[in-house]
Amino acid sequence: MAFAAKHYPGAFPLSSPRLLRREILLVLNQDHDAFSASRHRRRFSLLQSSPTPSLCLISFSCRTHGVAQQCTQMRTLRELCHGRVPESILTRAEEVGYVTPTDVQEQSLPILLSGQDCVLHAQTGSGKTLAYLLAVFSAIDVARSTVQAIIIVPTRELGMQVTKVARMLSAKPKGAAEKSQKECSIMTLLDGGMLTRQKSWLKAEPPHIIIATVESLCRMIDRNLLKLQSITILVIDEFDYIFGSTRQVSLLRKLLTSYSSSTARQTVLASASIPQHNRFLHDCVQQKWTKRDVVHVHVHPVEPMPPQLHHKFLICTRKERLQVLLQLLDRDNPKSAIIFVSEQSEKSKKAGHIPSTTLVYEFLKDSYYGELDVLVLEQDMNFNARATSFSEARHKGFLLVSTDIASRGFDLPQTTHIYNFDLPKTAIDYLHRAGRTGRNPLSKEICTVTTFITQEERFVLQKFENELMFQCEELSLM
Ligand SMILES: Nc1ncnc2c1ncn2[C@@H]1O[C@H](COP(=O)(O)OP(=O)(O)OP(=O)(O)O)[C@@H](O)[C@H]1O
Repeated sequence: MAFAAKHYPGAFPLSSPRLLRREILLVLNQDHDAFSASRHRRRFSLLQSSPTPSLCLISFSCRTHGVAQQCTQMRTLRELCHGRVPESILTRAEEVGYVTPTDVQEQSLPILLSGQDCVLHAQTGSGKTLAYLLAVFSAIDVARSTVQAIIIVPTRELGMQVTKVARMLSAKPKGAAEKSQKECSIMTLLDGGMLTRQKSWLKAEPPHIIIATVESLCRMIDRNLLKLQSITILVIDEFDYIFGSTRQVSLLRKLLTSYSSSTARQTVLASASIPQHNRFLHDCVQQKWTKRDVVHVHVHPVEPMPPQLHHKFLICTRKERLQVLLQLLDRDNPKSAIIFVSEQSEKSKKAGHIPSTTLVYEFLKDSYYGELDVLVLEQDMNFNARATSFSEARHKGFLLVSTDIASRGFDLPQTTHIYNFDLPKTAIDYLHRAGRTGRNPLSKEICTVTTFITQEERFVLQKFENELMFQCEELSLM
């Protein structure tokens, strides 16, 4: 029997007599690795010194509900979702390797599957996508031929990725009877496409789930091809990014306001970063974007970055950067890497300058003789070129030169190194760029984030370190 206490950070000072009142029971076994966050083990050192270390039964009390240390058995994903998520989806999840829940899945699934509104707030690469997709599949009735779930994403690439995971889960499990059950149908409505095929599809036989960027979705709603009344669950992934985008925020607000009039609705918001989250949650309730009992699942609040990331910086002049990058690639020998550069300013575009992405990409094409494919991704590339870069990166080892367009939600688990060729604008941008590596939530493999700065930029990076609570080690190239 493996038992573990669910821990809520900071809520559990065992030594504090002030907390004594309500009886709770804590059951532990010797397998202390069951505690995924090692920093909480200290709190349980008391238990380790117990005379019967293999199984300690401790009874004590707590005063507030805020210190609710629930004692629950460590459960598998199947057990967490049993009876709520269709059996075929759970079998598929196991087939693709999703057996043990990650922290965010363990904490959020009971809430999501009970139909409550939820704000999922957890580190990059922690498995938020699977958590909300399981909630979506639990809310769908495949027998009804109507759109029942919408997942909003900020970029086309993230839309393609979420669609891939959703389709992987909704595919027939191995050995299932050919005509066992009607399949869940999924449509993507992503910016840049013609959307002609989707229009006819929506009219002829509406899909069960739509994965969309805000603009494309609103276009369909404006043309009366889609109605929000039948929607039972709305998910907004990377919602803080959409709220921060001047192009998308007004459309999103309008959409949330009209969705709030639906009676049977569930709203799920997901991100690794929510600036001023208390204020944001208050606004959500005030504006009726979520119901009053919305739950904020905040995993690892004191450690916003995944612990398996090593952060380094290197001071060099702008002119030296390309050569330094080449030397680093040679030394680090990454399995795959993303090189983030700044987006070209409007002023620079008007002046006809070559964008940094092109400069770095062409330099690497000419000078890098390693085994990885050199790819490029930026906002201004056309639909097909972007799709090609994205799918090529999925299948081989790559060096992807990109602007921040690749910094949100991209899940390329083979990425072992991130290079910030240009310093990100904000700490949040740093967090999301860094989060493109170290994306196996159940692994402790170390991945590296290296930032190139000038001497004058050192204080900016230091500010990010303070804000995100990580330490950056200085590198020197001999
Ligand atoms: N239960 C699980 N077991 C094994 N792997 C998992 C599990 N859940 C998710 N993963 C894997 O973890 C990786 C990261 O998951 P996901 O993309 O959902 O992260 P995220 O929290 O949405 O990150 P971000 O905030 O960067 O978008 C993916 O490669 C996914 O396949």
